[in-house]
Amino acid sequence: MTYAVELEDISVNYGELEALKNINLKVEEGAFLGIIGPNGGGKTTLLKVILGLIEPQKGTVKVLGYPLNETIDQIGYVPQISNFDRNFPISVLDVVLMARLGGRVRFFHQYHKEDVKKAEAVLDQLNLLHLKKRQIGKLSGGQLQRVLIARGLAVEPKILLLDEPTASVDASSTSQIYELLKELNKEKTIIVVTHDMAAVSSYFDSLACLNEKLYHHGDKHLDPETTEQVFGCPVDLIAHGHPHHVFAPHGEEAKND
Ligand SMILES: Nc1ncnc2c1ncn2[C@@H]1O[C@H](COP(=O)(O)OP(=O)(O)OP(=O)(O)O)[C@@H](O)[C@H]1O
Repeated sequence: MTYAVELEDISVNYGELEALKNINLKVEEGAFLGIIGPNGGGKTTLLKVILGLIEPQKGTVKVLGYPLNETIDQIGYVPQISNFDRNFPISVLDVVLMARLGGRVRFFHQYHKEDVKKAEAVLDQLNLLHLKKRQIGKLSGGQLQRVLIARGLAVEPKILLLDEPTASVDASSTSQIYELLKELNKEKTIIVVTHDMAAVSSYFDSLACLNEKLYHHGDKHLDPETTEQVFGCPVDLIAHGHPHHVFAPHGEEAKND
């Protein structure tokens, strides 16, 4: 069988810190996989390994059965939005078009008509074409997230990786985004880092639990023992979101709802 992504014995260190340890993971083509784990558990690092942005100290990565350097263009990436300058003067269309440069960012680059056509087609597919001239800082959180998904799709990938795509959007945008991913999953393998356990149980077909090591890969319904191993806290806590963001460390009173 050819796997969309095949990680064999991957370890990643940042100096003294061991971020990933002996990870073996085979993701079937067509999967809709959620990756969960506590903050700092190595989820983003894992995505970056799959993308070739981080070279692991140990192990091999195959994408669609080939070494990563031969198939990297088959992967679309939707990064986590954390801080960005909302005044940066760039339009929605330009954000999507930049993906077509394949990492060769050049200022004052003239895009081919083909690139513009493709970027507009993807925006249209996601009902965003009417926003193409809008400066990205003037989008709502949900619109911005969908523009980033359009950007990931502009390279026409077979595999789409998303890092917490619903972290900064409201409930209605969250379901809109997951409905969109479900639709895209008819043709693509989708791998999502998320803290959203409700979405995992409604939309995903499999789950991976990561906390430096891979504790689980398979059924999306986790048993309490595995949850406790991965998060160090019971399952009902993580069902509400980030365990150690939302809840106080164990033994203390919860500070937030
Ligand atoms: N470039 C880096 N240099 C040094 N340490 C790093 C670097 N990137 C990540 N780390 C550390 O590696 C560990 C794993 O980080 P990573 O971002 O992969 O976790 P994560 O599971 O995605 O976390 P979160 O849920 O908070 O986004 C963390 O302890 C983090 O501080």
